[in-house]
Amino acid sequence: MTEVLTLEGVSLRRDGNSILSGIDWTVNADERWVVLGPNGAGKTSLVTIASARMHPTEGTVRVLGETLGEADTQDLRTRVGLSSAALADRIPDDETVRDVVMTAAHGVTGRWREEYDTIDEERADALLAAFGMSGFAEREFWTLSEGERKRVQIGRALMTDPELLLLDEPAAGLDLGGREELLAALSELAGDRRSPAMVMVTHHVEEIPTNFTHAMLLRDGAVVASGSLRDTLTSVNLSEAYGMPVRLHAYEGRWTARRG
Ligand SMILES: Nc1ncnc2c1ncn2[C@@H]1O[C@H](COP(=O)(O)OP(=O)(O)OP(=O)(O)O)[C@@H](O)[C@H]1O
Repeated sequence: MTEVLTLEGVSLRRDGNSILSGIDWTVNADERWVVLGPNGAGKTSLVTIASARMHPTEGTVRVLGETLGEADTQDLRTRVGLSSAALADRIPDDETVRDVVMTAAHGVTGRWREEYDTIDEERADALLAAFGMSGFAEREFWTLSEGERKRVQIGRALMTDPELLLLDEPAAGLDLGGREELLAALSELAGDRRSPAMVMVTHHVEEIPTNFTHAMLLRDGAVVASGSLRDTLTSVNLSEAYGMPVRLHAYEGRWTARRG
């Protein structure tokens, strides 16, 4: 099995506060992980470290075989696809949808003087088509609905054909139809053997796409449970992570949860 991400004894502190502590985690190439936990549990911090955009205070992080602190992170970042609210906030309002996807090739969020080939345009258009956004290539990004933006952001994250895809709350803010459409696209992506390893942060078990294989539950910056989805996503573990009794139900490869 090929390890794409390894964290050993990773801790993160900011302003004297412990944000992550003692995280050990391995993600292999054929795995699709969901990371769950309450607000402030450290999910975004974990994904930011995994994307080589932040270094831990302690511990070792290996991303795609490169050790953070030793490798050229600029090069590494193009090999890791990231979709996050923080990244979306940096996209200029008047950027066209095609350019939002295509500029990922140079790791920038606004088109300027970089050179792009026809092949870049074709790839961006193919990714837009894969996420049902073909008719939107010339539109300005700011004119899109929240659901349309989310799909463009995932297309952008896939532009460099990454070996690791990190999605931080991809379904946040979507209505029922938008969420279900996005989950269908992510389920298909997760089920395709050619797809990169995937890590998706979410607040809701309802947002776990089918074909996801593993889960990590975080609470207060520490791992409550981690491993195969079947063993990890349980009422007992969710109750511990959220600090209240939680009852989990599975139905046709999807989940729902409520207070137990
Ligand atoms: N740069 C920073 N300086 C100080 N504290 C920080 C910093 N970044 C994050 N934190 C704190 O670390 C904790 C974890 O934040 P993080 O965003 O990783 O959690 P999260 O699980 O993604 O939360 P949410 O579900 O609310 O998005 C929070 O309490 C946050 O306030």
